[in-house]
Amino acid sequence: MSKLLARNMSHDPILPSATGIALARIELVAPETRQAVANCKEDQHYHCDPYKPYRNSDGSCNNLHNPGWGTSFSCFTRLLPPAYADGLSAPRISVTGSSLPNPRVLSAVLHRDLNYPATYTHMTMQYGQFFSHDVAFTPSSRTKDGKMIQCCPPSPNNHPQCYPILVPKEDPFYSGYNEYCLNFVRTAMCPQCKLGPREQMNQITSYIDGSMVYGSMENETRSLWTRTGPAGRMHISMAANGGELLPHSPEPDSDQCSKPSENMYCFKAGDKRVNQHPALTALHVVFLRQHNKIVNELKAINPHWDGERLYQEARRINVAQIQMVTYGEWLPIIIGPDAMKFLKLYVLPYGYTDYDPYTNPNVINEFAGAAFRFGHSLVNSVFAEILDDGKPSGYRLRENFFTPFGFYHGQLDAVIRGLVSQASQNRDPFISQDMKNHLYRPKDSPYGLDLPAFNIQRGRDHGLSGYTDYLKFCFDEKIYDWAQLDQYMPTSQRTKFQNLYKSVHDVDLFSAGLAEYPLPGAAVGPTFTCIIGIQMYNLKFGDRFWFEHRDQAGTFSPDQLQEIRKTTFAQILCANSDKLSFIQKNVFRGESKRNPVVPCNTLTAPDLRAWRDSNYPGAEIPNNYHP
Ligand code: HEM
Ligand SMILES: [Ca+2]
Repeated sequence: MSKLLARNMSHDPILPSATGIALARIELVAPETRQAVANCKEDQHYHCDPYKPYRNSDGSCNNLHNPGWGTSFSCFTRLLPPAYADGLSAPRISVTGSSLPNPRVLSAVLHRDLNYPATYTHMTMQYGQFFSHDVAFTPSSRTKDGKMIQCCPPSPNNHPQCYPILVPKEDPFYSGYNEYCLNFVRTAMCPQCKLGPREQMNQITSYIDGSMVYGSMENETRSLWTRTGPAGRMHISMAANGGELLPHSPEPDSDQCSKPSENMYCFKAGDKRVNQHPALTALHVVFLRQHNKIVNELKAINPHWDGERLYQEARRINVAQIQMVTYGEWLPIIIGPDAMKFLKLYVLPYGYTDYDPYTNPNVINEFAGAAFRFGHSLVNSVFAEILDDGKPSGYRLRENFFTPFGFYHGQLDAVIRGLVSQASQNRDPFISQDMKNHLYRPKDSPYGLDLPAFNIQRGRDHGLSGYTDYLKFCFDEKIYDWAQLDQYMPTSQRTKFQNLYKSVHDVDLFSAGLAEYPLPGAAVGPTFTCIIGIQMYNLKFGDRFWFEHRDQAGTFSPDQLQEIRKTTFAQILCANSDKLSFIQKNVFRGESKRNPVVPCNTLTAPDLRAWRDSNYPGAEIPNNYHP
């Protein structure tokens, strides 16, 4: 069976039925492992209102039997038990008992910067990162008084949570700058209710609930919108051209982003990573504007609604649209049609889906720690921009970490046009220099950090098993010999692993997953499809507020649901740019005959008259709910 699961050397497509067999195995295994991990919040006491049609900011009470599931600050679950060196906490080592290969060496050999453009656009990369910031944020350990930990230079006196990446003397890049240590701090331990191996924590809600827009904690959410003022709307700041932007960072003097010179402010959003680089910030601006646009429309349709009602209803619609874009347009490109079908992840053309209260929506450690980081190989070093007059422009990523200041001067449209026009890098083992040698490069430095090396070290920090264990988990394939990997990846890749690792069972999941042949019509290969597929299944069927689910407190009326299904990301981008006038219909795919560029005003948006109160009395708001 397994022979059918990966493409062979002649790139024969995998039979769809074989993918089905592999995925059937996923369903057999996943539920028991998913539920095997104790959720440390299970014992906490929650008061849940089963009739409340809106989500709690921290994700609590989504699952009424397990109200802590999916909440911010809960522990990741796992597909496989952790593979710590000491069984409890120490990072994974080789099955031979010696150390694993140095992550910087692996990064230098396996993840070189080679330019292979993909068939999907750079927006596919950017939406992927934006979406990942809705579901996972792993906090690093801090000192007792909340300070960042310094692990370089390495010393026995360093903090116990230090796990620095030591750069070999002969490193072709860093040696030129006399840099021999990258500051890697272990992920904070998740406080658990039961004794057992170390677990990691997710700082944000795992649900696809727009938490990167709205926040993952009640007080944070409250600080981002206004009940009075223009009621129900998100707080904003203003660009020189009058366009709405995100509000200013609340701590400009200490956020390590604002004020490179006086009066230059970084932004605040529901997710703290908002200022990481301009293309990410752009999507935050788009969905902030979308919220406020929905509020304006709802206010015109239901003038009697107060700020709370306007905010909650707009949030519910905005989140439904994010779910629609994610599963309707984006995910099929990533995991391909077979997995989409098999796992019932396609958005239905009409009708409802069913919520499953036994499905745990928590983020899986293997997903956040390895599989979903596939997106790092999609990133270009130069981000294209297209100016208002159609002229191409662009910027180097390495010079633009934490510099969102162009938005005050109307940069938004140029960034969006660039993202939908430029090709992504292919999903392959290769990673751009700007992510590899220049990550987070400060203005006054010629170099930065190495993200693939961090990803590899993070997997070991989290005790993720070696790649071969996931071949067993996903496809029931027991690996005895290096040559067996040739079913999953080119021999040239397998040989590299063989030269670097002492045992085939040592190979790190992140690197091997990036090396796999893609599944037919997918960006990623079988193993990442397995892990991402399970996660996306759990996030859909384990979410009581999923926009298509029937018979729940927050269920949309049939008419409302059909309106949500008209959502396209192209329309959202058009409507929330400054003055974009043309765009291709599916922004994740390049322009083609089948995906033509069309005028923005020909794209349909949900008609919010389906939310007129008098049309559907009580349909979406149970009478017994009084906020
Ligand atoms: C310019 C683009 C990007 C940059 C600069 C970036 C940077 C980073 C950094 C610095 C980390 C933390 C690494 C660690 O210490 O372990 C991270 C984590 C992560 N990244 Fe990216 N990333 C980018 C794009 C993407 C994309 C396109 C995806 C997915 C499609 C993605 C998915 C993830 C995930 C899932 C994590 C783990 C999140 C967590 O649990 O905290 N990233 N990224
Ligand atoms: Ca979330």
